[in-house]
Parts: sequence; C-alpha cells; structure tokens
Amino acid sequence: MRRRGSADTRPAPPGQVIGLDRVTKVHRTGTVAVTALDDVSLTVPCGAFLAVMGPSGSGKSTLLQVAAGLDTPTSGTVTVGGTDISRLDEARRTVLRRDRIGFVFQGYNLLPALTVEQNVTLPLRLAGRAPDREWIRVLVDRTGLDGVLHRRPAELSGGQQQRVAIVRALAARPDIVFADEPTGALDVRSSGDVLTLLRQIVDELGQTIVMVTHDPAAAARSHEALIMADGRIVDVIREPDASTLAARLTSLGGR
Ligand SMILES: Nc1ncnc2c1ncn2[C@@H]1O[C@H](COP(=O)(O)OP(=O)(O)OP(=O)(O)O)[C@@H](O)[C@H]1O
Repeated sequence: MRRRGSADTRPAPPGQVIGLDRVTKVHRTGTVAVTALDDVSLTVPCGAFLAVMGPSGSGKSTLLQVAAGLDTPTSGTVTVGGTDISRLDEARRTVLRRDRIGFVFQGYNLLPALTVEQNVTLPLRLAGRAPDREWIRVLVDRTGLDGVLHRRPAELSGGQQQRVAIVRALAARPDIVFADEPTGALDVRSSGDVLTLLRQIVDELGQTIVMVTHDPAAAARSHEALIMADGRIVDVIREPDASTLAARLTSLGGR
C-alpha cells in the first residue's frame, strides 16, 4: 500500500489492484452531514495484505465500502484493476464486484440449508459460471475442509465456517478480498488459524487482501497497517507488531 499525498494525482502504478484518489464520503441524515472519508488517497498493489485500523467512527467501514464499490464516493475516484468504478452505474458495479471482488464478513454469511460445497460454489453458479473444480480443490485442501464438504454450516465450528467463507470468497479468483472483522466472532485459537490461513493465501497464492479489524494481534499478521482517524489515513505501519499497534490506537483514543 502506498499512501499518496492529497495533491498527488499521478497515474496509478502498474500492478495496482485498488486506487483511491482524493476520495471524500459525506453521509447525510436529514440535515446532519458526517464526513466519514476526508480526501483519502491510497493504492493497494497486487499481493498486498493490508490491515485497516482506527478508533470507532474513524471511517474504516466506509473506506471498505467505497473501495469495494458497495458505496459511492461523494467526490474523488475509485479504480479497481484500472476501471473507474465511480463512473459505473449500479448494475455494472454489481457485475464488477461479483467478478473481481471477494468478501469475508464477521458473521460468515453462509446459507444454512446448503452444504459447504454448495455454499462455496453458489456465487459462481448464480453468475452463470462453471466452478473451476481444480482451483476449488486447491482451496479446500489448503483450508482443511475436505472432510466436511457435505456438512451444513450448523454442523461446523465458527473457525470452520469462516474458512468456508474464505474459500467461497476466493472461488472466483477475485482481484482482491475485503475482509471486515473476519475474526471478530472467533476465539483466540480459531482466530489465529484463520489469520494464518489469510497470510498463507497472500504469501503462497498471491492474493491481495484488505482487512478491517479492531484487533492489533490480527492486524499484526498483515504486511502493513493503515491507521485511520477522523476519516483520514494518519499513519501506515509496515510489518506491524501488536504492541506498536495497540499503543498507536491508544494514542488516538481507540482500542
Ligand atoms: N450510513 C450512514 N449514515 C450516516 N452516518 C454514517 C453512515 N455510515 C457511517 N456513518 C458515520 O460515518 C463515520 C464513520 O463511520 P464508519 O462506520 O466508517 O467508522 P468505523 O471506523 O468503521 O467505525 P466502527 O469501528 O465503530 O465500525 C461515523 O461518524 C459514522 O457514524
């Protein structure tokens, strides 16, 4: 990840997956306007594992939503693989998200009536694409899910359910995976397993991941932690360790 100064409008470097250029997002509720992102510029290169941290209300979720094309910026541009998604209508953004972006959420979002295998391949089938069986086999082997493919989510531990969600996110070979508090519902051990898996996916499969987390121990598994406060990126810590991150968050009044 490279943070670009607000006056820096150079073209995106090659190998960039996501680019935000002078992005501002104002949420309006009635007469109240909240600036959730304030002139944010950044690039996420291929193969990066980036953590986003910051106090509550600092703009982390908004950054993820805007970067992933789930929401539109009030001003500025967002590019995904060179495509300016700010200029796409909702239908085209939906297709771009479906084809190029994977999502992992705290709550797993698995369909309870479907087996693990059906959950993993559902988004592809809905998109009318044939699942790449060989690739899915690689993912299932990596995640240790081969013995549970025919179980339903309720028959799995939380850590296993999150691993299913990770395989589902990777099944379409997305350009980037956005993970929003992926370990927020897990105990320490399952959380550690999921984070080890995410790091392996980056290091060994070349996947790009952006992860929002409150947990310094989780962010310490990333290549870089981006620290937000008041809608701005106020710090970027390379190869972060948990105690440095915790101290930085405390200095900002967060946890
Ligand atoms: N849909 C919305 N409508 C109005 N205000 C919003 C909306 N979404 C976010 N906000 C406001 O924008 C600011 C940034 O919110 P955001 O959810 O991005 O922060 P966050 O860092 O993810 O917080 P948390 O850690 O608590 O999830 C906050 O002041 C929040 O109240």
